[in-house]
Amino acid sequence: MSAAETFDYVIVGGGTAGSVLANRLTEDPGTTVCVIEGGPSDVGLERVLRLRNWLDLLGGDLDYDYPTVEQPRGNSHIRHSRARVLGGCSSHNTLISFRPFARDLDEWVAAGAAGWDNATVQSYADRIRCNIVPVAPKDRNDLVKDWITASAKATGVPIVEDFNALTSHGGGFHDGVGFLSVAYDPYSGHRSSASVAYLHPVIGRRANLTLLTETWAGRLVLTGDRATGVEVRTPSGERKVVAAEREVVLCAGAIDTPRLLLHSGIGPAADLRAVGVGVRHDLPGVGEHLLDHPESIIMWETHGPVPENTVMDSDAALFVRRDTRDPRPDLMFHIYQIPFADNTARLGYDVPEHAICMTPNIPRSRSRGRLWLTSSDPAVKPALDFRYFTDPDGYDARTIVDGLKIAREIAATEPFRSWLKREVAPGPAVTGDEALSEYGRRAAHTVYHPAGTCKMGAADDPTAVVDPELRVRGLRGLRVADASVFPTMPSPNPMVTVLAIGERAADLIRAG
Ligand SMILES: Cc1cc2nc3c(=O)[nH]c(=O)nc-3n(C[C@H](O)[C@H](O)[C@H](O)COP(=O)(O)OP(=O)(O)OC[C@H]3O[C@@H](n4cnc5c(N)ncnc54)[C@H](O)[C@@H]3O)c2cc1C
Repeated sequence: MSAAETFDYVIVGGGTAGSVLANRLTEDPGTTVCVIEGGPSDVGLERVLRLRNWLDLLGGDLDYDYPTVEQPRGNSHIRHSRARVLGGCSSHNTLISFRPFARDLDEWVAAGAAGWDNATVQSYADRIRCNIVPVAPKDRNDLVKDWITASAKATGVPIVEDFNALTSHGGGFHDGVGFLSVAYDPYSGHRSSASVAYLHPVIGRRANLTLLTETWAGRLVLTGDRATGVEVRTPSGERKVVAAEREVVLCAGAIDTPRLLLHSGIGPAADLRAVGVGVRHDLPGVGEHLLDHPESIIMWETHGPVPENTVMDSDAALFVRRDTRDPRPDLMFHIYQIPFADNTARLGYDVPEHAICMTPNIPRSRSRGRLWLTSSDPAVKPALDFRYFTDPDGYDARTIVDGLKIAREIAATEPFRSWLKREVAPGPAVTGDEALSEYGRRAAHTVYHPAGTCKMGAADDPTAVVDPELRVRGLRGLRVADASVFPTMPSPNPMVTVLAIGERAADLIRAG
C-alpha cells in the first residue's frame, strides 16, 4: 500500500450530497478536500448530461445495479439503479425536484433529529444551486395536459402550477396535479445535477479541491476511535490510503455508505462476525431501517404516438390525500409517456409501440427493510431486503390497490380518455381488491429512493447511526451526509432533501 496523501477532509462519494459538500467546504481556500468517486467524471459526457437519456443509463456501465433478495409479497426482480458517475444519482435520475413537506420534517425532529426542523431545512433548500424550474411551456405536450385536466376532474384535486412554491415556506400541499419541477436547463435539455451545479464551475479552478475519479473506497482507516483516512483502489489498481487531518465524510449513498461502514468493522457485531469481518465498533443500526417509495404500474396503449415534446418522458404528477387527518398527500402518481414495461412484460403482457402508464406510489410506506454483508470481500454486493408489502396492517398493499382504481377513473375521464385505445396491464379483466393487489405487488417497482440505512437520531438512541450533527455515534472524525441518514422518508421524491443535507452538512462541519 503506498504512502498516504493528506487532506483536511476526505469525502467518499462525489454524488448528490458529496458534490454540494465538496463545493461548500472548498469555498475557503485554506481548506483542502479530496473527493473519492467510484465513477468517471460527467464533464462533457453527453449521454449523462442529456436528461432525456436517463433510461438508457439504467443497468449499463455507469450503474452499480443492485438486486434485491426474494420478496415473497412483492416483486423479486427489481433492480436498484445506483449511479457510478460524478454527480451520483443526480446524474442518472429524472431530476424531479420536490422540497420535503413541513410535516415530514416534524417527524424527523420527533425521531430525534434535533435542528432538522422545517424552517431550518427549507433555509438550506433555498441555497440549492441547481436550476429547479417547472417544466417549460415548450416541453408540455397535449397528452400530459389532458391527463392533468382529467385527473383534476376525476379526483377533485386542484391543478398546481408550481408545487415547490407551495412547499418552500408554506408547509406543503394536501393534494394536486400538475407539471413537475425539474432541475434542468430548458434551453439545452441538459441536467442541472449536483455535479453540473456545484462541481463543474469549480473543477480546475480551486487548487484546494482534489477529485479522484474511478477510485473505489474499500475500507476506512481507524486509529483508535478516530477515522483518519480511507483505503482506496485507484484506476490503475494501486491501493493507497487517502488521509484526513480533520474528518472523513461518507456521501456514498444509502447502499454504499452502510456497505463501507460494515466492511470497516462498524455495524452490528454479530452480523460482522458471521461473515468474518473484524469488529471495530459495534453499531447495531448500520444497514437497518431501509426505506423506499414502492410503486406499481397500470398501462394503456394509445391510439397513436405520444406527442414528442417532453423533458424526460415523465413530466407530471398527481397527489391524492385519502386520510384527511394528515395534511399531506398519501398517494402519488407519476405518469410515464412511454411503455415502462420491464415488469409488465415479465408477467407476460405485451409491449405496445405507443403507451402511457400511471405509476401509483406510496409516499410513506410502512414496510421496513435492511441490508447486510454476505461476504468479507468488499467487491461482493451486499444483500438488500426491502421487505416490500410486509407491513402488518396491509397499508402498503391497500395504497397500491387504491392507486390502480383511481388511475382507471382518470382513464375514463375526458379529455384524457380519447387518447387511450385499451388497457394493457393489468387489463380490464383484473378487478376486485384481491386480484388488483396480487397484480399490483407482482408488477411493483421502486421509485429508486432507498434511504435510512444510517439513520439520524438522538445522541443516546442506540438504533441511530449518526447524531443530529451527522457524526457517527461512538467514533470521532467520521460523519455521514447522504440519503442514508433519513430518519423517515420524506413524502415526495427525495433529491432536494439530499441536496439540503449536503448544504447543511457543510455548515455543521465548519462549526466543528
Ligand atoms: C433512476 C433514478 C431515478 C430517480 N429519480 C429521482 C427524481 O426524479 N427525483 C428525486 O428526488 N430523486 C430521484 N431519485 C433518487 C435520488 O436521485 C437519490 O435519492 C439521491 O440522488 C441520492 O443521493 P446520495 O448523495 O445519497 O447518493 P448518490 O447520489 O448515489 O451518490 C453516491 C456517490 O458515491 C459514489 N460511491 C459509492 N460508493 C463508493 C465507494 N465505495 N467509493 C467511491 N465512491 C463511491 C457513487 O459513485 C456516487 O457517485 C432517483 C434515483 C434513481 C437511481
